[in-house]
Amino acid sequence: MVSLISPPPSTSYLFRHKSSFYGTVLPERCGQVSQNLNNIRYYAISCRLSTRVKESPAQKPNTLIKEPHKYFDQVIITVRSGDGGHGAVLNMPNQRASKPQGKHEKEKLRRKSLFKRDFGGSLILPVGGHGGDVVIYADEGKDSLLEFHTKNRYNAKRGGNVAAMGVLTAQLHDGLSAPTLRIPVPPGTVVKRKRGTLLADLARPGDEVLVARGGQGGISLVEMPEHSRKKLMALTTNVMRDDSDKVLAVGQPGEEVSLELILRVVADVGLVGLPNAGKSTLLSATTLARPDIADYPFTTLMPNLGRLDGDPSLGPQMYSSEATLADLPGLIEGAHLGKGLGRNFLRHLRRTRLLVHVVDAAAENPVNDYRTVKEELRMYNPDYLERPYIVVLNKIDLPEAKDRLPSLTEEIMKLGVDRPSSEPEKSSTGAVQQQSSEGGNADGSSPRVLTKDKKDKDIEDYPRPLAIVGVSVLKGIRVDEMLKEIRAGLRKCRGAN
Ligand SMILES: Nc1nc2c(ncn2[C@@H]2O[C@H](COP(=O)(O)OP(=O)(O)OP(=O)(O)O)[C@@H](O)[C@H]2O)c(=O)[nH]1
Repeated sequence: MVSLISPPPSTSYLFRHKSSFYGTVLPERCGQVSQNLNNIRYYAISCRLSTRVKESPAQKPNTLIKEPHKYFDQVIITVRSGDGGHGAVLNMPNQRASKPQGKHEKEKLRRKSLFKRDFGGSLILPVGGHGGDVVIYADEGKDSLLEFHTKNRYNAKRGGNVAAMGVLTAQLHDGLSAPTLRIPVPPGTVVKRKRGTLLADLARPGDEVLVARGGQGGISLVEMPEHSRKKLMALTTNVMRDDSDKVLAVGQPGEEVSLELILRVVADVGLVGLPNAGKSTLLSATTLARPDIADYPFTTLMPNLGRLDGDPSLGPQMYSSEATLADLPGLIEGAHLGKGLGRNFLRHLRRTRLLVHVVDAAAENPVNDYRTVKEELRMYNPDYLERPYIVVLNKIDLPEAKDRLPSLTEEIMKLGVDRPSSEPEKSSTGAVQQQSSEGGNADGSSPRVLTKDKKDKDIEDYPRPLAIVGVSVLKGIRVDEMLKEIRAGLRKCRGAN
């Protein structure tokens, strides 16, 4: 006989063996005889636990602090709604067959007639409280899912029991319903069943979804001696007929579900570019956001969001042009192979309508940098290259950038085709814009059509930018012009929707 005799240490189990050892567990392979006391042999058997279970960073709190970008946008949590409270099995108060004598008896009878009854005259008996539901809702105050890695289990409270001492009285109350457990998540969080169906996309603040329903409270039953049961059953249905009915008085259990939360940042405009291009500087120059800025790559580890004010030229309509900008971590060549920060954060571009490519115009080869980013975007999701975008050639305060601005603009314009529908004609800001009326590409070649299969498309086969603007976000040079182009791009996207 083999039996488990001690709580398993981390990965080894201790088995007791009295007479014979079953051949399936071989000591030389799985463990060793560790003790031999009173003819009882103990075997320590090392077992490899399933390696599929991903180590939770909660066990290594430092990981969360050091590498928040790996965890801020995805998490698995378990929620449990509350059990229903129990009902009660009640006895009728003592009754006398004879006529009531005296004041005390009459009072008792009056009380009895005060039992709550429904319209049909049936007794209304108290029920156990409803268990707490679990609701997940989008809260503007939240911006990441990091906290769920340290606490990933949420239990709602159970409903209250019927507080009865076993005798039916007029004062009985239902058990208290447990409050709904409301879990706040950042707007943009997608809630899924673990490896399963999509439950909700909480895109806007205030959106919510009920993920686990609390258990229903048990009902109460009146216990009666068999001879008087028939009489009472004419009055009420809640009469206990046999012991198996007692199960009805027990509250229903709550449900437990494992959920996957995935954050997809909600922003109108996504800033993309190589590390150090000046994306965070652009965000802080145009919004109230204050992201970390430094002259070393990968200062930005998680998307930063900023709110772009409305366009004052629209008058009272200005607020309709407010938009959210998302500054994403820098992409590098090979990001799709996991280099740099990888490219998982590109999922945060999914909800954006307009992309802004920020290129360091003072870099060694800005056009190549621009191509690199486009290539990584294409590898992640070719649809991103179909999305309207503008190119910002940054750092024109530096002479090397300023001098080559016209040539860079021309080269970038060559890397793309016309959008099929008619697009902007002439920039009021002087920025170079896509000419829909052109008979071909900027180099004079015939326009490529956008009908090529996505797989075969080169970078050059995707649409050109809506505009290219040379700026210095650090020194505030031509920032207003850039903003005008961003707003014009957004207007176009809105019009297209
Ligand atoms: N001269 C000059 N320097 C700039 C300009 N814009 C940004 N910089 C500098 O470039 C460096 C990088 O700027 P960031 O805004 O952190 O660049 P980023 O693209 O967000 O970088 P990551 O966080 O690595 O993705 C900082 O030292 C900035 O001061 C500019 O217009 N002119």
